[in-house]
Formats: sequence, C-alpha cells, structure tokens
Amino acid sequence: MMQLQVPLVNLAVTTGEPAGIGPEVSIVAAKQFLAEQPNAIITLLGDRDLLEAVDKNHLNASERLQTQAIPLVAPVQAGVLNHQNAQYVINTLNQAIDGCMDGRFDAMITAPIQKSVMNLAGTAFTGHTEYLAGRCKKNHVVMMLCATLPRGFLNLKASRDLRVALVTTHLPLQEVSAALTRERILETIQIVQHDLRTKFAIPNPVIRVAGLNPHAGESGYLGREEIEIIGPVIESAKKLGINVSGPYPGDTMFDPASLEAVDAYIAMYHDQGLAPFKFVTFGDGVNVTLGLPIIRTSVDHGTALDIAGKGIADSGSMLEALRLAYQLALNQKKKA
Ligand SMILES: NC(=O)C1=CN([C@@H]2O[C@H](COP(=O)(O)OP(=O)(O)OC[C@H]3O[C@@H](n4cnc5c(N)ncnc54)[C@H](O)[C@@H]3O)[C@@H](O)[C@H]2O)C=CC1
Ligand SMILES: NCC(=O)COP(=O)(O)O
Repeated sequence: MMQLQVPLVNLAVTTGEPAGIGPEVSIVAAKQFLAEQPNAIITLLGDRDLLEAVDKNHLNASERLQTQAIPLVAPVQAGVLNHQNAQYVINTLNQAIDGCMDGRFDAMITAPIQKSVMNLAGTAFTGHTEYLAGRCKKNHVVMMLCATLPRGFLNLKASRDLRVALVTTHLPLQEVSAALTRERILETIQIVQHDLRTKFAIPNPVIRVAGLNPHAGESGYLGREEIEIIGPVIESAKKLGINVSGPYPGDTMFDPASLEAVDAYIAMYHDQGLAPFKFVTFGDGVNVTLGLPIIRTSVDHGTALDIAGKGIADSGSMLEALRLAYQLALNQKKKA
C-alpha cells in the first residue's frame, strides 16, 4: 500500500522579551510540541546563554529542537526590563521574518515582548502585528485571536473554534472612530474571508461584524457610524459574495447560540473583541496575523514580568500557537 508522506514543517520561535516569561514558555512548549509531532523542527531564536540558563538541557530534548543564536546586548535579570535589549528583540523578529520570506522557515511563532521597552529605546513600536506589516510591506494586516472551545462549554454540541478579528488594533480609544473608514472595514472583512478560505481551509466562512456604539447606535440616537459607515460596508461585502452580517451590538454579538454557526467575529477595536475572547479562553488563545505573505502565530498573553523566572508560567498558549502554526503551514504545503 502506498504510504502518504507528511512533509516536514520548520517552525521558528522568537523567544520574546528576555526578562519576561517568553524564553521559558518557548522551551517548555517546544519540547512538548515536538514530543507530540514527529514531522516538525523548531528553531528557537534567542541568546544561547539565556536559553541555557532557563533550561540547560533543552537542546538534548530532541535533535529537532535547534537554536539560532542571537546575542543579548546587556545582561538580563528575570522580571527587570532593560531597554538596551530592545534591539536584541528586534533582531530575533527580523531573522524569523527573513527566514520565513526566503523559505528557510514555514512559519514563525512569537513569544511576548514589552512594547514600552521598544519605544523607550527610541523605536516607535505598537506591536508585532504592525511591525510585521511594515517589514512585509503590507499596508493592511488583521489581528485575529483563535481558540478551541470544548464540547459542552456554553452548551456546545461539539468542540468549536472561536475566532475574533479586529478592525483596529493598538490605537487609543479616542482615535478609533476616525480610523473606521469604509475602506479599512471592507478590507478587514475581505482579508478575514480570504485567509479563512486559503489558510484555514474553510470554504465559505460565516462572518459577523460588530457596530461601534452601544446598541449598534440605537438607530442613530447613540452614534451614526453604523448607519453611515459600517452598515453600508457590510452591504458592499455581501454583494462581493461574502457571507457576512451585522452590524451587531458589541455586547450581544457573541451570543452563545451563534457560536455553532459563526466562523469569525469582527470587532471594531481591541477591547471590544479581546475582552470577551480572553474571558472565555485566557491561557489557550492564539493570536494570528492575517493578510501577511508568511504565517505568524503568537501567544494571547503578555510578558508577565511578575512571575518571570519562577518556573510557574503556563505554556498552554504557546503550545496552541505552535499547533496552529504547524496546521496552517501544513495546509499551505498540501496546496503547493
Ligand atoms: N504578543 C505579545 O507580544 C503581547 C505582549 N503584551 C505585552 O506584555 C506586557 C505586559 O502586559 P499585561 O497587560 O501586564 O499582561 P500579561 O499577560 O503580561 O499579564 C497579566 C496577568 O496574567 C498573568 N499571566 C500572563 N501570562 C501568563 C502565563 N503564561 N502563565 C501564568 N500567568 C500569566 C501575569 O502574571 C499577570 O498577572 C505589555 O508590555 C504588553 O504590551 C501583551 C499581550 C501580547
Ligand atoms: N492584545 C494583543 C497584543 O497586544 C498582541 O499584539 P502583537 O504584538 O501580536 O501585535
């Protein structure tokens, strides 16, 4: 009988802010993932001594766990930020992005970084998402958070993936309304639909879009963005053949009954989408960037400086980020 060959998948892990929990969750999750997945190779990008200090035997765990050494600029103490290492963090990202662009890596998975440190060091930095967009020369990419909800949770008949995408990401609330242009919202819907089809292999994704204001504007009495911008864009997207509906009030869009049918919810701003998402999934969520020419997933938590170096960080989100990156890379290889 003919054996089906499963292709080898090369994953790059940027180990994140060196004083945070990134290095430890990267190593723990990488070892666990390689034990469950024989067709993967993981390269950890980071300082060799720092990674050895976290786990001096990590490279003995598997010959499929490798390090691409990138030296720290200054010594590190767990939990204590030092903006001199901002360039180190950028170097890990650049090497992973370049490796994905030139085909050495099939996907990159990012551990958390401290955005304030980058800015303190003089690099204007709002997040990986925006940095990746710039480096990959894309004007518009979309942040989407994903997690698998188990059967029985919220009365689900079967386990189900919850996905929440954002029209705006790291923006002060005061600036959100002005950023909600027709073009931006339509592109977000199109990118979500396109990547769910091409990367997630969902043939005709069902998408729900939130309004901006309480009660989706209450017929214009509580704001007009729904009438003037969001509603008309949804109608345009429908004419393009996209299975999309809304605008829904932000507080009721995520009603549990809709979970069985909806493939992605689109929120207008960061906390509108991520507060409900993290409330039900914190610890197991994965952040994926849509609209890029490469595959990038990430954890759903931050640097957790308060617990760094104590050996108590939960590596579940990093493990899920590895699993999703692997699946997306495999989907891509099967299409090629
Ligand atoms: N992907 C990324 O690079 C992300 C980076 N951040 C950055 O992280 C920094 C700190 O953000 P915070 O809002 O304080 O959120 P945080 O997620 O770092 O911490 C919030 C609370 O959750 C706990 N926690 C977080 N991850 C945990 C884990 N894996 N296991 C056990 N406990 C965990 C922390 O100890 C803390 O009590 C900020 O600079 C933020 O920008 C935040 C989110 C994502
Ligand atoms: N709240 C999500 C977050 O801050 C992660 O952003 P990014 O660094 O992945 O762009």
